Amino acid sequence: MLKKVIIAGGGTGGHIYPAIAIGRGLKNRFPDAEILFVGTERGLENDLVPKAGFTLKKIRAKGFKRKLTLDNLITIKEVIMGGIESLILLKKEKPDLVIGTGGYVAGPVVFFAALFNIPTFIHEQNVKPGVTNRILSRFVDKIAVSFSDSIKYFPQEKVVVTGNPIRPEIVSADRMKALKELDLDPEKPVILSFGGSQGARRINEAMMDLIERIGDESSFQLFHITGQKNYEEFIQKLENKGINPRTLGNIKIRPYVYDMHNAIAAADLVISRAGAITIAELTAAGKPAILVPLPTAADRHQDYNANLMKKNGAAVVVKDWDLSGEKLHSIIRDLVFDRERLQKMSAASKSLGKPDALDRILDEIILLLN
Ligand SMILES: CC(=O)N[C@H]1[C@@H](OP(=O)(O)OP(=O)(O)OC[C@H]2O[C@@H](n3ccc(=O)[nH]c3=O)[C@H](O)[C@@H]2O)O[C@H](CO)[C@@H](O)[C@@H]1O
Repeated sequence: MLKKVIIAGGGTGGHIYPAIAIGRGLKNRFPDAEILFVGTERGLENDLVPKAGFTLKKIRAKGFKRKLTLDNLITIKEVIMGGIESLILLKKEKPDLVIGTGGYVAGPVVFFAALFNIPTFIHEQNVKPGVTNRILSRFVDKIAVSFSDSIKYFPQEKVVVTGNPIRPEIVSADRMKALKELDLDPEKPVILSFGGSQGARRINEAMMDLIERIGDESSFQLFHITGQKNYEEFIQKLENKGINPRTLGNIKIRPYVYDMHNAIAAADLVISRAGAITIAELTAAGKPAILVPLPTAADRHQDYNANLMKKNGAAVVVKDWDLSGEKLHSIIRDLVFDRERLQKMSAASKSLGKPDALDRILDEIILLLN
């Protein structure tokens, strides 16, 4: 019955991973359906969508600066071009469902689909909705949100609370298998650190400082992801400090990890930003965390995510300005060998998880189509 679906969303992993999860879920339920993704030339979708086995169509899209700048004139042109490209795409592909997961690129595709009376569905990952979804909410048929606190931002009659969809492997991954695949020692605690889908300069600096402090002698293992763009610089800086990253036994450094389910499954403790999908994954897997919310995230929504974890006993929160290798070292020392406390934090984390979010979203989509 479902022949063709367009899923538009992009920019950062926070919009793309949910799109891929929904795409895979739809493919499982409707094996004959064709699923097309729409993104831009620049976003992380160019890497992630083809890797997930889906076709990516590209259109132009750009966001307006909040201030009056010359750049906004270029944006007007891009928005018009993106609109035309969306129209052409919808006319050509004739989808019977269009889904938006946020990011500027979702704007024109979902808007014109709604105008053409194609069933439309959007998903919001954060408590405070992004600008694209806020505008689209007036035109679409159904809105899935991840937190009940988001309902108030949208037309009530269209909203359902589903949670953030995550890759099913995040829940099903096996710890021992993961340790083996990542070449980690099962006898020593593992600390996974990363800064969201693009890496975080502040977390990298603190990890560099931590590595300098503890050297390779540590009684725990570090698995640090720098972000693709920061990797070379990170390695270079380590070398400048006389540390050879290739000979480190307890410390592994990676630019990006595609099998994040293994990295999360292997971890006893996670250090990260507090992006919505990261939180959804950590809670689905029941992982304790040290969270450093990104202070510049729109409406400070990462503070909200991090505080929710802290309030429930699942995480320790460190302010971005207060982050240092020394600070991390002292929290890690307190936590990582305190099995009882870690277990309590894990249970708290797990209790916040919504591992069935994807199924709920798929059920809502089917209801909409019927
Ligand atoms: C800077 C910025 O705009 N951040 C926003 C962005 O975060 P960002 O794009 O970082 O997204 P999230 O933290 O929500 O999710 C990161 C995703 O990347 C994955 N991952 C990360 C590193 C890696 O090596 N491999 C890998 O697969 C994680 O497993 C996770 O699935 O979107 C989120 C959801 O809209 C928002 O809450 C964040 O505030």
